[in-house]
Amino acid sequence: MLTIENLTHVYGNGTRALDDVTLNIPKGMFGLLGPNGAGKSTLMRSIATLQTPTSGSIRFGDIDVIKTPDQLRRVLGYLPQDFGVYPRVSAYDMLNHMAVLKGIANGKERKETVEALLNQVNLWPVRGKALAGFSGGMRQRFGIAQALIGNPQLIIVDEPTAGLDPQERNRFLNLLAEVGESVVVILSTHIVEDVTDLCPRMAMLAGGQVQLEGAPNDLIRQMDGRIWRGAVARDQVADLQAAHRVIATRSVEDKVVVTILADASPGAGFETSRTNLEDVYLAAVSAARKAG
Ligand SMILES: Nc1ncnc2c1ncn2[C@@H]1O[C@H](COP(=O)(O)OP(=O)(O)OP(=O)(O)O)[C@@H](O)[C@H]1O
Repeated sequence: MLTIENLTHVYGNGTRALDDVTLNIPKGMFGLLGPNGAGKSTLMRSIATLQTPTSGSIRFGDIDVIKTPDQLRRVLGYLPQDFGVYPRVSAYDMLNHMAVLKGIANGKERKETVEALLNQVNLWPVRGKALAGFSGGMRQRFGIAQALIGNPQLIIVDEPTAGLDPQERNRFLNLLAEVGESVVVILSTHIVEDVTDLCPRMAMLAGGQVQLEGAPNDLIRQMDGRIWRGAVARDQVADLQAAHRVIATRSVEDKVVVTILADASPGAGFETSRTNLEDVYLAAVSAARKAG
C-alpha cells in the first residue's frame, strides 16, 4: 500500500537523518521503532508531506506522494509528536473548525462527522470543555479525533503514548487498533510494548537506516535460544561487556541483571530466557551503535 524507496534526507547542517530507507507498509497497524534521533519523525513528516526528502520516492497506492502532495493530504490523517498549543476553545468548536479546514463544507455533514468522532474517542461528555484544561490522555484522544476527520486511508501517529498513564495508554491504543483494521496506520514510538501488543508488522530505524523489518513474532523467533540472562555482582559487568555481546543491564537490588546475545552460555549463572521484542530491539540498537 505504502511504498518507500531509497529515501534519504540530509538537513541543512549536514545531518543525514534518513539514509537510503526502503520499506513496504501494508494495511493494518505498522510499528516504527527507534531510539531518539533515529530518524522516525523525519520519516513521518516526509510521508505526511510536511517536508520534501533529499532523494528517493514515496508512493501510496497510485499517489506519488512527493510529486503530488495535495492528493495525499486528502487521504491522510496525522497526529504529530507535538500537537502544539491547546487553546481556550471547546473540543467541539475546535474539531468543527478543523473539519472546515479539511474541506467538509456541508454543515449537516460536518455536524454528523464531529459528533461521531467525539463519541468514538469518548470525549462527548466533555465536548464543551476548553482543550487547555484537558489531561494528556484527553488531548491525545482529541488528536486522534482530528486525525480521523474525513475517513483517512493513511494515518500517521508520532509517539502518541508518551506521557500517558497506563489506563489512558490502553484506551488510546485500543482506539487506534479499532481504526487500524481497514487502513494503513503507522505508529512511530520508542515504547516497545506498544508495538508488541498491536502491530502485526514493524520496522526499526537507527542512525537513519532500517535495522530490522518483519512480523514481531518472527523477529522474536529468530533470536529464541540466544538470549541469556544472569544476575551478577556489579564489578563483573565490565568483564562481561568486554567478552560478550551485552545488550542490556538492569540493576536489581545489589546485583545487575545482564542480558547477553550469544549462541552458547556465557558462563555460570546464566540461563536462556524467553526472548521478547525488547531483546530484539536492544540487540539491533547495540548492533547499530557498533556499526555507527
Ligand atoms: N530541522 C532539523 N535540522 C537539523 N537536524 C535535524 C532537524 N530535525 C532533526 N534533525 C536531526 O536528524 C536526526 C533524526 O531526527 P528525528 O527527529 O527524525 O529522529 P526521531 O527518531 O524522531 O527522534 P526523537 O524520538 O528524538 O524525535 C537527529 O540527529 C536530529 O538531531
